Amino acid sequence: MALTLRELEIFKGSALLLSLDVTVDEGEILTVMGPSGSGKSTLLQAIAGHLDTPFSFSGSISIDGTNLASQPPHRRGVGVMFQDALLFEHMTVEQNIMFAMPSAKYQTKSRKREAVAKLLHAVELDEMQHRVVTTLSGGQQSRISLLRTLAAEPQAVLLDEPFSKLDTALRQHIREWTFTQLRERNIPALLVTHDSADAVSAGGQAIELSSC
Ligand SMILES: Nc1ncnc2c1ncn2[C@@H]1O[C@H](COP(=O)(O)OP(=O)(O)OP(=O)(O)O)[C@@H](O)[C@H]1O
Repeated sequence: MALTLRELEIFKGSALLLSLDVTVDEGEILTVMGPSGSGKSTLLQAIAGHLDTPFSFSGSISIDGTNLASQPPHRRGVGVMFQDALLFEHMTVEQNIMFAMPSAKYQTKSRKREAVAKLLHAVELDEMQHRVVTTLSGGQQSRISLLRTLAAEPQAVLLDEPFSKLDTALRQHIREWTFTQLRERNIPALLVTHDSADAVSAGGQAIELSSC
């Protein structure tokens, strides 16, 4: 799986906001930096299929050669993680992750439950399964949020400053953990951040957008 942005130009009205031509290989984490207003979030919205007026784009966005432009957001296979974990607070960890799993693949609740148990076991978070998410720490919520994103079996993942609310020590730990999960699954990812240490840790290409 590779995510390719070919001659991508994003416009705000008639003004060019940014242009990019890059391929993010499988397991690569490409870092996108740049000043406030340079279009980082807009770029992620274009890839996820949420670009709205006054924005438009030309060029192509594809995963393994399949152009995403004609696909609605839920068919693109693109997972997104934000600053906030955005878990469903009234649900347990298990319910949160089950919610994201493709029903066509698992078909029954018990199969989904087994898959959640395996997923949590693989990352040594078994004891979290039945916890209500509001009882989890910030770092634990971040990890469950990533697992929920991965449970949907995305072909690419977009990370919109997902570590920015964590304190420094925890941030490093969660960052390494997140990148490892993505690399192990060979998922191409885009990371928007203001922290150059994130770019170093991501270890992929880095792009600096300029203010317009
Ligand atoms: N709905 C909108 N309508 C009009 N202009 C918008 C809208 N959303 C964003 N913008 C503008 O588009 C430009 C790009 O915004 P964007 O949020 O992508 O920047 P960013 O690089 O992610 O900024 P930050 O680092 O502050 O999050 C900015 O000038 C912003 O003010």
